[in-house]
Amino acid sequence: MGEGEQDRRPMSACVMEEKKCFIANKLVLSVIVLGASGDLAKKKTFPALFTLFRKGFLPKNLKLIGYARSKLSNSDLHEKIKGYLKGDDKTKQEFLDRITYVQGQYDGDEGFQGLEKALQEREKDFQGAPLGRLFYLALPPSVYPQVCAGIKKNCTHMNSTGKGSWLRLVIEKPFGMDLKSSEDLANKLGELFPEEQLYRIDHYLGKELMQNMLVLRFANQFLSPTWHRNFISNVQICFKEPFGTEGRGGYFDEFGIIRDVMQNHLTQILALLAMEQPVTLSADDIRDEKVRLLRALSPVALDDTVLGQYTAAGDQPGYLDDETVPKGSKTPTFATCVMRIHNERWAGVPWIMKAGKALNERKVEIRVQYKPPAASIHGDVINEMRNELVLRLQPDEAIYMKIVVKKPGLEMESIVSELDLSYKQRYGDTYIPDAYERLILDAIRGDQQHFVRRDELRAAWAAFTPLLHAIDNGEAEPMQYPAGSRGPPASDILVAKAGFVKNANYIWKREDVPGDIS
Ligand SMILES: NC(=O)C1=CN([C@@H]2O[C@H](COP(=O)(O)OP(=O)(O)OC[C@H]3O[C@@H](n4cnc5c(N)ncnc54)[C@H](OP(=O)(O)O)[C@@H]3O)[C@@H](O)[C@H]2O)C=CC1
Ligand SMILES: O=C1O[C@H](COP(=O)(O)O)[C@@H](O)[C@H](O)[C@H]1O
Repeated sequence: MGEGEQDRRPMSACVMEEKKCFIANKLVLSVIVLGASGDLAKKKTFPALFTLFRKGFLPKNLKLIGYARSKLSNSDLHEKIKGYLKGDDKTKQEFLDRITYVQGQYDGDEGFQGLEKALQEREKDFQGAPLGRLFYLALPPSVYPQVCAGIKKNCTHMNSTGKGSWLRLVIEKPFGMDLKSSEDLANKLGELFPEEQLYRIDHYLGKELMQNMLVLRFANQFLSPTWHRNFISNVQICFKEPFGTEGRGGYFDEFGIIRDVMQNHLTQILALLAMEQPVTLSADDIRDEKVRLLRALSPVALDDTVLGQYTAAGDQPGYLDDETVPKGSKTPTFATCVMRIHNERWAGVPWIMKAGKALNERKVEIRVQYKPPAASIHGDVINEMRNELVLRLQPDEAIYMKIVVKKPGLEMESIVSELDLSYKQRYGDTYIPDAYERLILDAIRGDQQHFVRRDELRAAWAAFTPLLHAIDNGEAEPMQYPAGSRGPPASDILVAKAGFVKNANYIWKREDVPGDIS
């Protein structure tokens, strides 16, 4: 089935038209959530769909089908989901009324035939209308091949394929454990569906500041010329969570922090930050540039890596105290990796990734640290007063640039201050969509810009696989760090060795500046 014409207008255009892009069109949309009884479906997929429904972004003609192995009635499924929906009771009920449940296995044909029957029943009154079938796989990737085969064989017979009809599949990470397993999975899925029908979610691409990246980078003339090794000393991409595995240790232990967030989320951030300007904003032009950049990444070296695992501290249990974690596990819950990009723009600039669980705070930020002036007339102290562009993805989105200014007052003293764009302060109550809302809407619109293409995935795995294999083979052991700390001190040493200079004197919003000189 070919891809039809899609509404590709940006969300802002929809907002201007009172968000009615999809209400106005004739799309008959069915969203099939496979794994409907699971955690992801109830916590993320259905709530995101509900918000889109409540805000008027989904077509009037919408039906949702939950599919899973558990024996559930429609109302059992509604009860599972209900508590996670945010909105008034009437709208919640209207949404739930559109959800039916189909029980079936993930292998064999029978379940998928039942699903197809439900879809045919739903679509039969809309002969000639554009039909959309969005299959959302909220499932472990181990069953993707069999589920995709079941869908391909049994659920692609859309009878009334009006102009603009489509069928798409949204799939969730992890996409493999290393380069080979990821390629195996991609081959299996690629035999069933072409790339245009596969939407690989990396939910970080749906976050507001990630969506802002191409605008920030390529629409600001002051930034573009300095975005280069001549001016930038180092870049840090940092992910911190204040909680540990909390019973999810069984899952986490198989993967570790590098596979969990670095190879995917942080690498996507790196690609958008470091890539060249795409020829256009089309999904493939953007992804072509990301791939070019990712292919220029040198494989991460063990020497450029610090690993950690958290231990009990205060009332926080250690990683090994989680009963779902295998005894004596060496899986890293923290990692700092210095990455190198082998291209003309970035040669010699360390790209530092740092990620950890059970740390001192919740924070995801990018810190672009500039070089000091080449010939300072303000003394050596300027070396420590680096310009830094900080993009804070969460919590509380912010973009700020640290600049050196004269301290207000009679003395001639240099201090670091900031040009500050705090989203809350600047944009007030403007609604910032959840990443899943944005990405599901994109999938319905047929916009693959913020989904991971197969060759991106391959290049990202190629950069991490040698390191991951070395860790799996026991060539590096994690250092212990107390839960609630900033991670192993060796990480700061590695980061400093890579060239990051921490400005010890920067104080955010110091009360005594400007001072009272009366
Ligand atoms: N718009 C806004 O909301 C703004 C807020 N601020 C706030 O001001 C505060 C200071 O700002 P900022 O300079 O950006 O951030 P920090 O001073 O918190 O951190 C600067 C960098 O230094 C690292 N670091 C922190 N402690 C050490 C240490 N002991 N040794 C080595 N490295 C260290 C941090 O890494 P790590 O994260 O791993 O600790 C981070 O990469 C922050 O809380 C920030 O949120 C500032 C400007 C604008
Ligand atoms: O993919 C994952 O991301 C979450 C963090 O996502 P966020 O949107 O809350 O920042 C992380 O907790 C989880 O371990 C990982 O699998």
